[in-house]
Amino acid sequence: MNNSFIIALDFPDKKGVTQFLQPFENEKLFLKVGMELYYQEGPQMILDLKSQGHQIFLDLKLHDIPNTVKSAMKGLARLECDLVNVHAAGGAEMMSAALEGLEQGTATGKKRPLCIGVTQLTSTSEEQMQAEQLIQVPLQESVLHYASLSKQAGLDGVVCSPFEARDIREQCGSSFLTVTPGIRLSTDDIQDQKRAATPDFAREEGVSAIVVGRSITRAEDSAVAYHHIKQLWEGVRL
Ligand SMILES: O=C(O)c1cc(=O)[nH]c(=O)n1[C@@H]1O[C@H](COP(=O)(O)O)[C@@H](O)[C@H]1O
Repeated sequence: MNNSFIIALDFPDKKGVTQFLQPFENEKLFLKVGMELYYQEGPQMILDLKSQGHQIFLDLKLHDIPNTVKSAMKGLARLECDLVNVHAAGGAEMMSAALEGLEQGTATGKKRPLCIGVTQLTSTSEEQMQAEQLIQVPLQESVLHYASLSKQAGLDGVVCSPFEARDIREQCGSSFLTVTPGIRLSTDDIQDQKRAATPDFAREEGVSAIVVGRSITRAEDSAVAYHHIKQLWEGVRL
């Protein structure tokens, strides 16, 4: 899972995904299916992508009472994704329940999907967090707190921005995953993201994986954009 490059397939339907994947015909990718696509196409979309040999991050950000999250995860485990997530704000009990559900739903001899906790969304700024969530500590501290809570609950890592990844690794250990969305080229518009960073900065901060959506999916030539960002992520001299 370390050094992964995850593409966010934020498309409204399977047709958009098929068109997007055409130039990548011979490549095995790590693809993220989120709410937009999953709510339209359902589990079959995951099975189709898996049958093409891709790795899957199913990003549904579960956040509900422990019993509901446990049952939902039990069902999702049957899809045999590589990675799933929950909101750490749901609490340690909910996160442990998510893991229990995943373990119960994983078929004998198969690997349980890795499970990570969303700390503070990368679209959240410190000002917004303090004003709207009434969390009065600095954002970095809130993210570190959620990372510790996720680790205590047994999760495999967190979703955070590259700005927090180094401190999280120091606090939670180098095997604890830091998966970082909000990745933009320095020339890109950051849109709704607040804690956006470049792929090179993410690499320097030692994050486990980057998640890139619009900088690839909305690029004039998605394959060119993907390979350019991948080179920056891998530290290839351009
Ligand atoms: O869990 C996520 O994947 C996620 C967490 C987070 O804090 N921020 C965040 O942007 N994401 C997801 O990462 C992707 C980022 O997409 P772009 O901003 O288009 O690169 C989207 O699919 C988001 O749903």
